[in-house]
Amino acid sequence: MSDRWLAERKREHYYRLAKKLNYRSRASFKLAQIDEKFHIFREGDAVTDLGAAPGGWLQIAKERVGETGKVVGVDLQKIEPLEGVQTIRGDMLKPETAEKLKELLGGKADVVISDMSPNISGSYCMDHARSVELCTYALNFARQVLKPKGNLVMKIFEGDMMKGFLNDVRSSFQNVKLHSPKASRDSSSEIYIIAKGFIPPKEPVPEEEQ
Ligand SMILES: C[S@@+](CC[C@H](N)C(=O)[O-])C[C@H]1O[C@@H](n2cnc3c(N)ncnc32)[C@H](O)[C@@H]1O
Repeated sequence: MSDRWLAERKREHYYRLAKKLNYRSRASFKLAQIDEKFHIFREGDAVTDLGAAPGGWLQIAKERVGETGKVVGVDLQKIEPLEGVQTIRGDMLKPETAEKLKELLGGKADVVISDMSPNISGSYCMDHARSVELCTYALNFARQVLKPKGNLVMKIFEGDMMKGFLNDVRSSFQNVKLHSPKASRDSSSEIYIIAKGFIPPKEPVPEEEQ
């Protein structure tokens, strides 16, 4: 059995399962598996999902945070309405989208998740660089909205800028791990950064207290 055949079988398995369980994408299982292992969500949490279309992660997040939680999402693409979830359409690389999303959130977030992917060009280096760019925006957004000790989950395409980027993530979180959930395709270079325990930047000390 070739690796390609096995990867195709796995893809098909999660595709069928998503249909059966009424999830909007196979990606739902990746987030569910990440949460089972790393305990990202708690009931009542406020969650922001970046790159949320068609909505598979939104569904898992909503299930986990329950009635008392809040889930908001954004994507370049339109997201079909989903009960108990609010979404906007926009480009997260544009400051006005980030501002609109903050308004929708209406306070601080317990969890930021980002499954944003660039359009695949086929050039490994180019796709990696664009994925790091999207993750850099997700990290900066998380730094603005997360509560102390909040969590961030991001998809990234592996490559040589990864080490520097991970150091940047580590400077703001107590615990940072890399994880490839079972539902990810074996052949893919995608991996998830699980960053737990946000450390907010220290407030500058007023001059008179120095
Ligand atoms: C793999 S899909 C997300 C799947 C989603 N997590 C789910 O479970 O249904 C990646 C998404 O990232 C979105 N995306 C890419 N760049 C973006 C950007 N700059 N701003 C907002 N969304 C973006 C794409 O439009 C695409 O829908």
